[in-house]
Amino acid sequence: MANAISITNASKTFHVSGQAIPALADINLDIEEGAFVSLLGPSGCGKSTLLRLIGDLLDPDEGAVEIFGKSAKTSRRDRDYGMVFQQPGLMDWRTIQQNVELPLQVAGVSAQKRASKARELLELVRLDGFENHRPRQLSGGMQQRAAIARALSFEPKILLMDEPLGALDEMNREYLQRELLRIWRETGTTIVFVTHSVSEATFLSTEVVVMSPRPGRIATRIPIDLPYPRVDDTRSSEAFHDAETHVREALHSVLEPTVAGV
Ligand SMILES: Nc1ncnc2c1ncn2[C@@H]1O[C@H](COP(=O)(O)OP(=O)(O)OP(=O)(O)O)[C@@H](O)[C@H]1O
Repeated sequence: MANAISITNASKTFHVSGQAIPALADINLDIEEGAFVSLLGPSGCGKSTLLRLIGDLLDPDEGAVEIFGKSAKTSRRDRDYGMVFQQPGLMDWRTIQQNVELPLQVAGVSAQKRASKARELLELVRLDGFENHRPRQLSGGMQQRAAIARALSFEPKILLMDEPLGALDEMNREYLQRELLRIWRETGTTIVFVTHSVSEATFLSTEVVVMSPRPGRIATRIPIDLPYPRVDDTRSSEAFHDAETHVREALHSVLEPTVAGV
């Protein structure tokens, strides 16, 4: 498989009121096309910063980010990315369909084409029938599904997701995890997913990248060799439990003693 994402020796330091905050150091990471990679690590270890470097929302101070052999800037121009954040960020004065159509509208796609694409995407995320609802009339999980549909409007090669399920209750979260796996398999997109949850990272990912803090570095990479499709029964299997324990131990080894409570 070709590399979708290739990061070489990337570093990023923020400067706030004369103080340097080294957010990322020496990041080397290749992600294969079609992978589902989770970034996991303690708060402040640079997960979101790394996601933003990949998505060209930030420039690295040093090093390079390549997306399918192109610079991140070119990839952004080519609309290779879709992005989903913890808050769905829908506009309440637009219907769900109009929200999903927005990126296409801004890009000048004709009304007919964008309506047809939005309907196809709403079907993909199982929100058909809710086209004319306003965001506030939908549950948090449904709003997030609309945000995922919007992120897929240009059929992005790479979906960057920053704790997209973090604000949902447990039941909704597990449902959307399964839905996200289905959408990933149906679209073939490469996903980079930031989470704080060991169980979520293990359930979803082909690989979990565990990061350590101050400055953020890649501590270890753990392939998750559980077969897909992963279903609810997967969570109660011994193989899942073993994989989850492996990830949890890797995470604990990068936590500082005070945080880990040891
Ligand atoms: N725009 C910014 N300006 C200054 N410092 C920043 C900025 N963005 C991030 N940082 C700092 O960089 C470090 C990494 O932050 P980042 O948000 O990437 O971590 P994270 O692992 O995603 O954290 P969390 O899990 O809490 O969301 C932190 O020390 C943070 O305070």
